[in-house]
Amino acid sequence: MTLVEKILSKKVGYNVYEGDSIEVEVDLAMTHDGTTPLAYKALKEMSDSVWNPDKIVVAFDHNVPANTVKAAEMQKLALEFVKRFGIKKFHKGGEGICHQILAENYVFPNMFVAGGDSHTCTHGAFGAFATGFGATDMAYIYATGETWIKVPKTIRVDIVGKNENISAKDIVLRVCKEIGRRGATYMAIEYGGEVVKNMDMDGRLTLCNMAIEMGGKTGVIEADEITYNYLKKERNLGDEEIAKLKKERITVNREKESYYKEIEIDITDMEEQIAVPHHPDNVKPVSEVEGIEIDQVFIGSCTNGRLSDLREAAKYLKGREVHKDVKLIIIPASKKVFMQALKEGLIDIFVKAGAMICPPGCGPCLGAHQGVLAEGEVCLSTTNRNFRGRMGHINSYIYLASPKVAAISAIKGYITNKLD
Ligand SMILES: CC(C)[C@H](C(=O)O)[C@@H](O)C(=O)O
Ligand code: SF4
Repeated sequence: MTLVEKILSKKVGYNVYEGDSIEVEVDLAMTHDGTTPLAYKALKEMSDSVWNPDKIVVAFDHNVPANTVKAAEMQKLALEFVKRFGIKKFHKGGEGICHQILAENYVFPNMFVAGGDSHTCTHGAFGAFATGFGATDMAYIYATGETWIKVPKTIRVDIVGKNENISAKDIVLRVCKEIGRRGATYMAIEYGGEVVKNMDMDGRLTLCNMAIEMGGKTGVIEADEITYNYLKKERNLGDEEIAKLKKERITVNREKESYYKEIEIDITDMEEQIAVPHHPDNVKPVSEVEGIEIDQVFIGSCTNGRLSDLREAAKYLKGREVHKDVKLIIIPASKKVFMQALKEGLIDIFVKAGAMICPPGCGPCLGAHQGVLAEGEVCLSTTNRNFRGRMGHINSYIYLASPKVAAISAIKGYITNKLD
């Protein structure tokens, strides 16, 4: 059985296999300032209550602080939902991107996580089953605590080799190229191999985050010592709680499982990767696009706004200046990341270098505010989507890359992975 088959079997209490339609109880449900109002409106049609206010997370991240009257009205309505049903896991604007908040506080291995956002797949990094739902489905979940799902097929991706220059973002872009934007439609992408085994949680979250860019239902990685150590450190879990999680641990037997497809990627001789306009699977080694002039660089988002990403960017920006023609926007993915970055002096490095720091949230990722692109402008971004017009004008251009390539390019004024 594949990892998702095992997780879902454990959830329902009997063995389930790809293609089975199952009803499941949701362990954790989430909507943000964009989707809470829609779910709330739909919920009102079906119920006067929510199934369990303690299992619901509402985070304001997409449009914070509100930049239009419409955004403000939506947040007002979402707040009404929060107050009416006594949602305590409420995170107001500035606390962070919903997915980062979930990762820092609420997701555990083996959970079934339902989010009103397509990048909910991120949380498969904990060995959970996590996927995005539309607002009406979220309303049904809020009303009943249940949903149904068809058990997805699995593509197994093993990452092997050794290469200090390569980050999780380069790897996932390379996987996008391999699988293609429709290649994993309604499937799970199960990551493993020696590189993933040694990867920290920040990197694993980046890998799983982009499963949806291949049409995937979710990305997933088995929970291991790295997962448990993260939970110990970030969530202050005690030995007893960790022991309990370990007892429930679900593992994959790589040799025995049968997958829909198996892919192995050796990173040893791989270059940094970059997705060129206008699709995330339109991926090339950086040398093939080197020299393209850029107007803006964005370092942040649920893909690459974590502490390790900011540390990586700071390595290159320290003591240097952002190119005079480039706007560099940096947004920590959460308040926790922001405060740690302040403590470590990273924010100091960024501001000195000439970057603009915006409050934790999605920022310019989806083109709503804080760095909208003009006609013809080129942006190099650490986000997950480079669809035409996503960050502004329909004739603007988005390239996706790692924090390292983003930072170096911001200094040079053109796309490159080389400082000198
Ligand atoms: C606005 C929201 C529903 C959307 C999503 O679901 O992914 C956004 O987060 C995005 O990244 O495009
Ligand atoms: S950071 Fe971007 S991709 Fe992530 S949830 Fe926000 S808008 Fe969506």
